[in-house]
Amino acid sequence: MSAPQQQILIVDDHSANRRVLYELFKDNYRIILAKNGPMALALAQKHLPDLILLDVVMPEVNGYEVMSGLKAEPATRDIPVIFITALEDQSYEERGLLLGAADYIIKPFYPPIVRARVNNHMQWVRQRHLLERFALLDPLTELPNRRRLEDTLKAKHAPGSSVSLAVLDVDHFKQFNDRYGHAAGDRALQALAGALHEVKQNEGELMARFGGEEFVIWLPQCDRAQASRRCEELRLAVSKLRIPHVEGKLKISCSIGGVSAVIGHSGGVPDDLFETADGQLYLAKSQGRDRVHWSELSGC
Ligand SMILES: Nc1nc2c(ncn2[C@@H]2O[C@H](COP(=O)(O)OP(=O)(O)OP(=O)(O)O)[C@@H](O)[C@H]2O)c(=O)[nH]1
Repeated sequence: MSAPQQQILIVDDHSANRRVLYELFKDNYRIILAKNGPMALALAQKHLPDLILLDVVMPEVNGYEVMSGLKAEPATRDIPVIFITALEDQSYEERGLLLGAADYIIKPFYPPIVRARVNNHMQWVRQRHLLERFALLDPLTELPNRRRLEDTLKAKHAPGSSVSLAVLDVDHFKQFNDRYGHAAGDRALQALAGALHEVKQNEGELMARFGGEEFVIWLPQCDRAQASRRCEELRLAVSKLRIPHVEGKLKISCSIGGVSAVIGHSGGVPDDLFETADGQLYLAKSQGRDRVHWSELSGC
């Protein structure tokens, strides 16, 4: 699968300047054009470009103000910005760099140098995105990892909306490992992750490997009935893999403990969500495994 095309947002109040930069980069990048500061901020939020080429002198909202606006928003804070301006005094350049600009190019510029500088920045951006992706992925199963889950749970939700969280744990996995070896255990975990992944996900849902043979499913906008039904589907998907287990236990199965809650005024996820789901997992295990057990938190 090829990587998605990188995007550059070009911001300049003069159409002739926008056109020159557009012509310079249109063959290698997807280009978004903005003719003033407010438009630049809106388009940056909407498209999250990989790089912004930003003019400084613009009516109403100037480039430095756009830069401050970008830095104030978590989603756009880390997008590299290159100022391209006719302001050649070093104090302007210093100001731009102190604001956090990745580079400062003075007009009139020599196009091949601008192209080379932009290409270098885009290369760094590509590498950074790659590292970020791997930092949030579990290497064995290629599912999102615990850190990614924790980042997701920090997000705010609409007060009054239903959310659910479930902990899924493979049954008697120690025996499986002891019988077939750790490498076979790894392959079983990969197959299980693949099966979970294939069950159609709803928007915003996240399935993460929490650690060891434990997975966590985050189900925003999902009440108890919807979430427990969904987890029943996941349990069945694991069962249908029909991975032989040790004698007496026909195939690999999993137990799931879940909890649903209604988001309170703060918009935050209740602190005891995990603990409650874990308690339900314990019940699912103690009542025979290969089942889903659910609870509801009230008054959060
Ligand atoms: N192959 C493999 N095994 C793992 C991995 N992570 C954890 N395990 C094993 O998973 C097993 C978990 O064992 P326990 O916590 O005793 O649980 P269990 O045997 O599944 O029993 P119940 O949870 O009570 O059904 C241990 O043997 C771990 O070594 C992994 O990445 N690969």
